Amino acid sequence: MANFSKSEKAILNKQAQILPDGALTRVPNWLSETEQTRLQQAMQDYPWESPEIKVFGRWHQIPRQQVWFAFEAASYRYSGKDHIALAMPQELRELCARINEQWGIEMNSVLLNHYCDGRDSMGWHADNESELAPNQPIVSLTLGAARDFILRHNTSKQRVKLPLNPGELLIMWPPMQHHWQHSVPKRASADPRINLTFRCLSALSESAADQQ
Ligand SMILES: O=C(O)CCC(=O)C(=O)O
Ligand SMILES: [Fe+2]
Repeated sequence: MANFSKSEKAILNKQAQILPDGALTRVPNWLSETEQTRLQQAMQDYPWESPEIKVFGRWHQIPRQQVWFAFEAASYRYSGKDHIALAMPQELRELCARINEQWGIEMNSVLLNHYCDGRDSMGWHADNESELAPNQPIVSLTLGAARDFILRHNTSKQRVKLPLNPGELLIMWPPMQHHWQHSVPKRASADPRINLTFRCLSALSESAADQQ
């Protein structure tokens, strides 16, 4: 029997939206309103910070708050800086386990971004750091207010605008991060939004270790 990859299986199951050089799965209302509220309450106690990052050789404070968790102690280098992961709280471990089970994937860390209002944003980037397992997707979950999430193809410059709503799960299957960038642009006004991106760090992944 053919050995299909995770992204090919999702496509075959018609769960994915096919794009040139990539595929997306969107699940509206993946998380119930009760669960969204419970999670947001727990998140109030997280150690949010707005670290400084290096852009074109200069240090700037990022226009949003972040916190990064992993299953085990880990370091992840992005935006010219090493970030040390904190131990993942129980409620996020449960969420991560649910995602892994549902999609047959191996997420083991999560980066949270808190956009307080329309001035908070995220610039164009791809989640393609060398620490991330290349054969695993990036899984995003939105809480709070909806915000536009824009994708742009690296060479054709094709754009896809996804208004991500609260409770919605978005999976970007490989090799999307190699061919597309994404951003969350500033808006004249927006209510607070929290986004979680689940990732697979190779260093913490058993299957990645098996392959070495
Ligand atoms: O807030 C979002 O929807 C995007 C977050 C993101 O791109 C990231 O954490 O890398
Ligand atoms: Fe990203």
